[in-house]
Amino acid sequence: MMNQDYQEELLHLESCLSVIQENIRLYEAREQASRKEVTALFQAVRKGEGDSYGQLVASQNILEHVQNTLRKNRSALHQPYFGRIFYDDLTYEASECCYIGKNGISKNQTDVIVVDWRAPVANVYYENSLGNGHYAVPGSSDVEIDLHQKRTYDISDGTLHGYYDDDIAANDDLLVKYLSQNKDAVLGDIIATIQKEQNTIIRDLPSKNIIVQGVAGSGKTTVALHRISYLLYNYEDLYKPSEFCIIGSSDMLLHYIRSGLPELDVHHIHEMRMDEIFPYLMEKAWKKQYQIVPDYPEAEIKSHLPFIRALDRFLTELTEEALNLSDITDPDLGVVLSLESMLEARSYHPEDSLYQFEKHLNERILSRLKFLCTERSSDFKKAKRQAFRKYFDSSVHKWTVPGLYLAFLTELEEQDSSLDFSATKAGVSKGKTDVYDAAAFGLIYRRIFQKQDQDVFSQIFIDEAQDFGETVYYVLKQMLHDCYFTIMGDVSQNIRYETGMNDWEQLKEAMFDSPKDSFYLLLKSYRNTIEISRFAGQVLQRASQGGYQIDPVIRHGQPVSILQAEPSGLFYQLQETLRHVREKKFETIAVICRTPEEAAELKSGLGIPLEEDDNSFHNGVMVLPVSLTKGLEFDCVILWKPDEDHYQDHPKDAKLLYVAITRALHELYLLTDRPLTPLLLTSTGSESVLK
Ligand SMILES: Nc1ncnc2c1ncn2[C@@H]1O[C@H](COP(=O)(O)OP(=O)(O)OP(=O)(O)O)[C@@H](O)[C@H]1O
Repeated sequence: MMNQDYQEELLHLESCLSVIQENIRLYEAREQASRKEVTALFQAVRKGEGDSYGQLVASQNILEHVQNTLRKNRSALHQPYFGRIFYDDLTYEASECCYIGKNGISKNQTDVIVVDWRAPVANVYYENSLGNGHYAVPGSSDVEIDLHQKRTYDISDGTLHGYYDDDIAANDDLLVKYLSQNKDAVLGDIIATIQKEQNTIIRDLPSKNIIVQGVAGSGKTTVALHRISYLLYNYEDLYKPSEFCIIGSSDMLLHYIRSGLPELDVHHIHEMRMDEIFPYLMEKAWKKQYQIVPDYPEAEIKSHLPFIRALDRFLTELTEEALNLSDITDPDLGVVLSLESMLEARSYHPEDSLYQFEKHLNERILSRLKFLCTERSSDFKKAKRQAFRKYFDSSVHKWTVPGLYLAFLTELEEQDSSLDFSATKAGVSKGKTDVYDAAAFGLIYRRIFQKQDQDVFSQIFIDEAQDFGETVYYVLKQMLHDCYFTIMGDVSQNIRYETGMNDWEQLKEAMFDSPKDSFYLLLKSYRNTIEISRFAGQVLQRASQGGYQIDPVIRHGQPVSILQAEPSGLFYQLQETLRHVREKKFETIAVICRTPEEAAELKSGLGIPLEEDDNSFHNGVMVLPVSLTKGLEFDCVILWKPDEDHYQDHPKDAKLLYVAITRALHELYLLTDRPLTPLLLTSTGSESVLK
């Protein structure tokens, strides 16, 4: 027999669904009307009528808002809420019961029936235990509460399948249920099952820098996107979406990330590859003939902190020499500007570029002249103004960004005979820079030539941060001085071993400038089955000498399958394995090769067009080199030739192999015609399922 509580829940769901249906009807009608209006205004603009352009923009905004509300209500029809909290509000002395969902839903546009997961009170669901506690409200004081009950619902397709009361452990069943599903080629959301340690990062203050070290599959990308959604919702007055930028290492990763944004109600934010951001920030100073190329061999040195710090010192000395500050005097007027006052000005504007500071000093000189010449004739004033107008003018040196960079590299070589930057110098002379040269260009521009402070971005989110050395972060921090950074990565997955980061210490040094800044660890992995996680764990020990151990969510799957074949039969084995896994109706399947050349060869063998899979993530079978799979995940992974030739017994290759293995959500197959790489020899728990 159904108990009363369950019946009440059924009735509540029913009434909630009917409100949503009513909303949908209402907003569909509004959308239609709004569309008509936009079309009419569009015609008016074309005819050049009156103020129609302003009206068109306003109507388009209304239409967008209506469409958004409609989308939220439609999606709520499937699962209007996932949680409920029942508590006494001790601050306002009221008893409250809140249903929490992915989208806030209101009745008659005013009564909130489902609270948006990003609302301050929803934090109680993720964070608080039963009993006394509080929740924070941005810009206001904490609200004290006494939490009586926390309930988690299993609802899909508008049907209640069950609910669990009380603490976080209770929703583990639900978590495993979510994790067991096949993944679409879209980055999913985890709103219903966000874990406490993830929630802390998502809801942390915007006015700080954050670095997150998270093992593979710990939700770094997902958490970053939820943090964006949370900040835009709660700090709407502070930030516009266009002030946010996501930086990723490849177009493929950005495409994957982009796919998850609309569902999280995030629109109009920027996204860029790491090599694109420096040209973007340099604006016109990045000349058309400059071109980013793959890393030169010297990137190993250029990527790390000592190099970029040396460049910064070089630029400081250059600035000091150019300014050559001392009392500025005039035979008729005496001291025009004292050294002391110039040093004082510098202390007020420490971030100014040489250009900005020179401009500032020249303005000071002119205003001092005005004062000193009060009693003098206009010809005298004019002559003095003319004489001092460009007192500080480093443009006479005709410096250029590449020119200064080349001079710096030469100076380094002269100071240390073991350094040889010939490949970089040859390339840079022709305008061809690798990403670290581009960062160095950015710093030179920032310190010497920049005319105005950069304020395009307020928040930057970086995914797969470990793939780049500290140089790029150091420069980003200098170029975007007032911006805050959320940096996500896993040093065990650094696939650019020599240039990327193998620990976080240097980055903390480069990025953290306040005690408020935080370093977080995410050790739980949500992606892989226990079998795949354990298999990856063996490789991880070689990759990072046991650095950050994975703590997998308990979810069992099939053992990892190792399929051995004769060289002549390996391709046939691949086709058979693909046939086998396709029958299992997985949404996403990846064949992961060691190199792009091997991936191209396999694609042509399998009849997949070469250009497919280059930049976009999609359902079905994808054949990819391991470097392109960074940050992605697939229901099933087939690892092509994990033998010693392809993955040698070295931490560098161990990291690549670790990345490849941890891409698999449910099933992992290893296809080889030779003995496996020694990196896998200690692995256990695997077996052959296909013969
Ligand atoms: N709290 C959670 N509830 C449900 N699923 C989760 C949760 N956290 C993460 N996941 C799932 O785990 C998988 C891995 O997440 P994500 O890709 O964000 O991890 P990552 O740390 O960026 O991984 P990697 O470093 O390997 O790229 C995704 O399928 C994500 O939906």
